[in-house]
Amino acid sequence: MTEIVLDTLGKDFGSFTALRDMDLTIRDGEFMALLGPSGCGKSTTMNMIAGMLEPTRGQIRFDGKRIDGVPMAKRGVGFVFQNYAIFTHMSVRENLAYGPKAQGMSRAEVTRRVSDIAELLQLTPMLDRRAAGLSVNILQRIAIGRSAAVEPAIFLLDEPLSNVDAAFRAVMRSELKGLQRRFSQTMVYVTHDQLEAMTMADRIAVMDHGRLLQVGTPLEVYNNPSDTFVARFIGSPGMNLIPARVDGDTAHMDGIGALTLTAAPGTAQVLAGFRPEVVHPDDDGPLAMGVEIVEHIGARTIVHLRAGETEVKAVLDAEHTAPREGQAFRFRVDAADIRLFDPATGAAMKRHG
Ligand SMILES: Nc1ncnc2c1ncn2[C@@H]1O[C@H](COP(=O)(O)OP(=O)(O)OP(=O)(O)O)[C@@H](O)[C@H]1O
Repeated sequence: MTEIVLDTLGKDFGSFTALRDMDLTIRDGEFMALLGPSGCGKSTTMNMIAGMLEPTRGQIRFDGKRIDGVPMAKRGVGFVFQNYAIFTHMSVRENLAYGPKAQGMSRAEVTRRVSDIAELLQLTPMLDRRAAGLSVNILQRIAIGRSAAVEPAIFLLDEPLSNVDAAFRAVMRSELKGLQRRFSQTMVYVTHDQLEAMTMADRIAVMDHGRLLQVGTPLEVYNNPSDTFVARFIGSPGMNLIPARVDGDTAHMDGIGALTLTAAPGTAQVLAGFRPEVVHPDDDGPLAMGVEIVEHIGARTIVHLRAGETEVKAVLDAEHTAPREGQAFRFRVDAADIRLFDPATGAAMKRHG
């Protein structure tokens, strides 16, 4: 187990800054997801931790020791990429045994590790199959197993599930979590998929445009996003953000109605944020919008509401009768579920009271 510290870490490519002043501590045995849209600097960060890229500024420390400058092979990290890197001319068993053998482990130890990993990743029935000809899903499972077999102190995974199909992705999410519990490794997982980050990570580092915006548990970033980017990026659909005028403890939203707040931030123009899941249908509710589209997704219904230019999404569960398109929809949002953001900077506004 290893603690990773990124200390004002930065990376430039020529005059382009891909990562600026990133401060992040990844604790011993923690599952940290680096989450953000394409190009935000996740892979750049990961490649510097792995040793494939050297930082332009700042330091990387493993358990207090500076590691930037240390060759990749000496860092004790396992790395799995989006595109599986496995030897297709070898059997599954040979692929899994490759790392432990290369590290000079005894035959008995190699055998133990291979059967352990194969069991964990459900590869036991195909240990003697040649890798060539196996499905993409299985190949990625082998790639993960191959890196895990050496039991690295740090396990880095860069979008390992982006090329596998949706059903398999769901299975792998729980298997990866199981793998980490089993070995208690420090795990850093790069993804642009908020669902992967939310379901697997102990904490999530949300990034955009080379900046770290927020670090927190999945519930923290979901409940208290630091800004409007995180608010929209986390959740499916993301948080509703509605222009509102606050006066006392009331936020007025043009053409929709008024929200009552838990405390009075004075008079201000704000973005009132609330999750689609906290929209409660209520015939006597203070808010009203027109129903534009109703999407039934299994037990959930996503209702797209509109009033003029303003759109709101509501997620209703099975106990509610879904409204019909073209109808008016009355609802309420409880004061505790409302977040306020500064419309100029996008930053979350401090809660008063
Ligand atoms: N070797 C390089 N030379 C120049 N620019 C680079 C290089 N590597 C990355 N970049 C740029 O740095 C930015 C961050 O890239 P990075 O790969 O870290 O993003 P990412 O968040 O991992 O996105 P993706 O999921 O698309 O890889 C991008 O704008 C990318 O074009």
